[in-house]
Amino acid sequence: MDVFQEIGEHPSIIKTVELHTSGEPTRIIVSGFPKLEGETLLEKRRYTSENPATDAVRKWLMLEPRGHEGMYGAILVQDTELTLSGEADIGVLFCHNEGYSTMCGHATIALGRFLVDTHDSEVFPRRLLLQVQKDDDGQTFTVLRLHAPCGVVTVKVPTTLESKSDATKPVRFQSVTCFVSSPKQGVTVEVPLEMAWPKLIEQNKRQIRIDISYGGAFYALVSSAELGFTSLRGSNSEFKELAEAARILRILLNQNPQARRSFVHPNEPDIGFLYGITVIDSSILRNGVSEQDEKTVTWICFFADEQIDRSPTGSCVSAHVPLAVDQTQLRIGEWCTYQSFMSVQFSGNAFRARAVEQTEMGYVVEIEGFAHYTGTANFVPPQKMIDAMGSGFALKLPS
Ligand SMILES: O=C(O)[C@H]1NCC[C@@H]1O
Repeated sequence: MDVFQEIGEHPSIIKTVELHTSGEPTRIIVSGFPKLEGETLLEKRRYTSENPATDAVRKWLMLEPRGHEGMYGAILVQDTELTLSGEADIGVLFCHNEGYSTMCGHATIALGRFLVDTHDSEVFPRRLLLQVQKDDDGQTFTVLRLHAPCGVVTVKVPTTLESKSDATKPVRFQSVTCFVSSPKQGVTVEVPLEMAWPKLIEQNKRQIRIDISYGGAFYALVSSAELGFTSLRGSNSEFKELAEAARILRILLNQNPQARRSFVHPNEPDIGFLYGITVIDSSILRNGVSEQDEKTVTWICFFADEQIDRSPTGSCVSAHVPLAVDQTQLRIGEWCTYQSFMSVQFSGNAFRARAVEQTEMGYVVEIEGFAHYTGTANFVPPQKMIDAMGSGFALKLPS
């Protein structure tokens, strides 16, 4: 078709492959993203976030009309300092509605599938070096070392005899060392009356206890009960109130000196910021009876600029497992199931995770989940002087 051909031959075309992991999209940008200056992956991340010309490309790929309020991206970086030294196979920069994150579990699961499936040497020059292996159960898999901004993430992708990813089996990854960064008693945040949400005022509550933990990015973890909500499954207005509570908490945490100390990364200043606020459902419904269950966790994660993760948030899972082990809710080697407020409504979309080892710095955590293809796309940039909205906009409903 002529229009397909014309768009396909545009000199500034961006080609993407699209997947979802438990409902959360990953737009994998395989070609056409502008060249990123910088020696290291973190320098490239800084360059693109500070450079209006490259950041404009993120905006038009993530926001409307090409994206939406929940869009998530993964920009492939073929050469990084760790691919050149032989410590990684390929690099990636993660992006969202506000900027660039340091780790993303759901996108890692999606990338695992795509990077095994592609044999295009321009997209993945070191693909040829990956080998199909067999584990003790005779299961065939491919191991891939992904250089993410937080470090090297090892991804194990079940692979068919035709060298394709096996969609029927979960992709598993081990992230960088994960650890609890707040003190044992957590961080207490005081909510001033003028910022308190209705549920807090009704309960005459002003102080909220929060844990902060690192899973390649820093997360604040708080229970719904602590915020005044019995569960995450409330009415629409309760849901809006919960999102507002998370927005307010982010402001307060960023102002709180004790919390700020918990967002400091031991080696890398660029990683030291609060990425997400995750509200853990204080109750789960089983056989119609509400009860506590330490081995299944259901939550909602608000990250970046009030973006809501549809998936159970792999990097937050990596952050939560050390907390659960430290608080003796989970033993090393024991699996825990993680559901998001969305994944819990559809079977086969939970993540599973366990701590495999305790190290001097924290824990090695293993996470698994499923990703599925939704399509491919060719995107063209907005036409200068003609298409102002095409540069990207966010539609937010008034509260
Ligand atoms: O799975 C994750 O880790 C993520 N999903 C969107 C927000 C986080 O980066």
